[in-house]
Amino acid sequence: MCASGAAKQQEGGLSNTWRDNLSKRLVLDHGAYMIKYSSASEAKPQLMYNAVGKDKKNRNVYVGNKLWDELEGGHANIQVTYPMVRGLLHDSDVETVIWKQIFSRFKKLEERASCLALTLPPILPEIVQTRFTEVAFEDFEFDALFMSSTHSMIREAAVQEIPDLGEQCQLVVDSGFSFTYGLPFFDSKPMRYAATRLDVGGKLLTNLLNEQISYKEVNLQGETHLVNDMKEQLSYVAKDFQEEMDICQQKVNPIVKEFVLPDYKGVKKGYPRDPVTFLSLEEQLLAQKAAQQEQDEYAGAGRKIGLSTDQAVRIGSERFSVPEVLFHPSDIGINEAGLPEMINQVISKCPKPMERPLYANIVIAGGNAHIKGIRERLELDMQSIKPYDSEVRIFELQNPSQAAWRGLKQFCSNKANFEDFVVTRKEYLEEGGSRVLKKLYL
Ligand SMILES: Nc1ncnc2c1ncn2[C@@H]1O[C@H](COP(=O)(O)OP(=O)(O)OP(=O)(O)O)[C@@H](O)[C@H]1O
Repeated sequence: MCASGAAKQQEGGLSNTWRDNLSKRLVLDHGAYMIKYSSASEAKPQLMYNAVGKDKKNRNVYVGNKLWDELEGGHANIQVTYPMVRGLLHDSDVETVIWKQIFSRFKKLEERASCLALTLPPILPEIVQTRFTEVAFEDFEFDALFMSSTHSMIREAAVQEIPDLGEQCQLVVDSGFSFTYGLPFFDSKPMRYAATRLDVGGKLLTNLLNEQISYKEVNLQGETHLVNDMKEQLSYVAKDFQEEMDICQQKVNPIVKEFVLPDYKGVKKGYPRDPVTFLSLEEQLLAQKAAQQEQDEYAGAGRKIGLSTDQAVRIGSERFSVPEVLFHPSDIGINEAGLPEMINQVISKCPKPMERPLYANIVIAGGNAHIKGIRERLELDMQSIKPYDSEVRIFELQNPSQAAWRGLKQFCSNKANFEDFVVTRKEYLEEGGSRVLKKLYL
């Protein structure tokens, strides 16, 4: 049955299997940081933090969004681990617990009548893909499975959402939590031999910011969640790195911001603000010391000299020097090409006639595509390395961290021959995990 037929039947409530009921197709973009999921009939995804945490003192364990809530509430001293590491399923037992939480939301899902549609990183060892197949069919007993790469699904979303995008060739860059991957497409088929990876992702950027802040300002080691929040609210990619550095040398530095730390009572979430005062750090410390000696007058004294009594961290050049690592990974000892050169490498691995269309149809998505200024800087840097007769066009998507989920949902609900890309439970039982991988849409 075609997708529109499925939708009609769903409205009429006539059927109860994934073949003709969209709410029985579970759409799941399996991010290493955040799993985005819903049924194919829903308009927005739910988010599930793909991590578990153990309290270092009482050894309580928190899973997924429960862990997220604990961290948001200021619960420190939690050792956070991620079951997906560098694109590999590092701990499938933990991942299964997280999946159970997701599937329990779909009380009426009845896995035996449902189809699981999943995205995975583009280049995965067969053994990892097979493990996902086992989890889907054996641990959860789904009736059918559709697996695709995040890039293919980002491409699906891009084709729908960007009217100017070329139809035949596209280059999709997904910059997420673990790494940044470039993959070209020709006639909607991924050219996997040209896939190129840069080992810089959001996790590395957060850790780097944490190191720098903890060295210069306040020790926030063990407060990664907070630093991640600071990064997401304050970081940006400089148009001209040296120019930005020069501004930071000025006496009054407009780049400096303060990030007010939550106290989890009045201030529930950290937020940025302009510095309360431009006193030097020494002057501020002296003033604070004096004020602390007179405890009861502390607040008044603080206000008198323009100091806030909130606890805040100053962040200056780190705002742009940390994301700069995406462009110059060698700055921190990663011996890899930066984002513009990586894109160049991808294109150079493709046949010559694809060169011009690929330069003109680059799509950037994933969580790091949220960083302000990234598209503009990429476009600028690519001018100096592109062939003289090529035009560079870089497209951003709305809400780029959910682009793969949107593409997957579209594919599952609108693709006329969706069933052709699906591996059924029957096929799996007859042919085994590794053989059915041939049918997967990567
Ligand atoms: N506004 C923002 N500024 C900077 N970084 C951001 C912003 N929004 C999200 N990120 C970062 O993006 C990363 C998550 O991206 P994404 O959701 O694409 O990852 P994922 O799909 O879960 O993981 P992966 O792609 O590695 O499988 C996190 O490190 C997060 O901090």
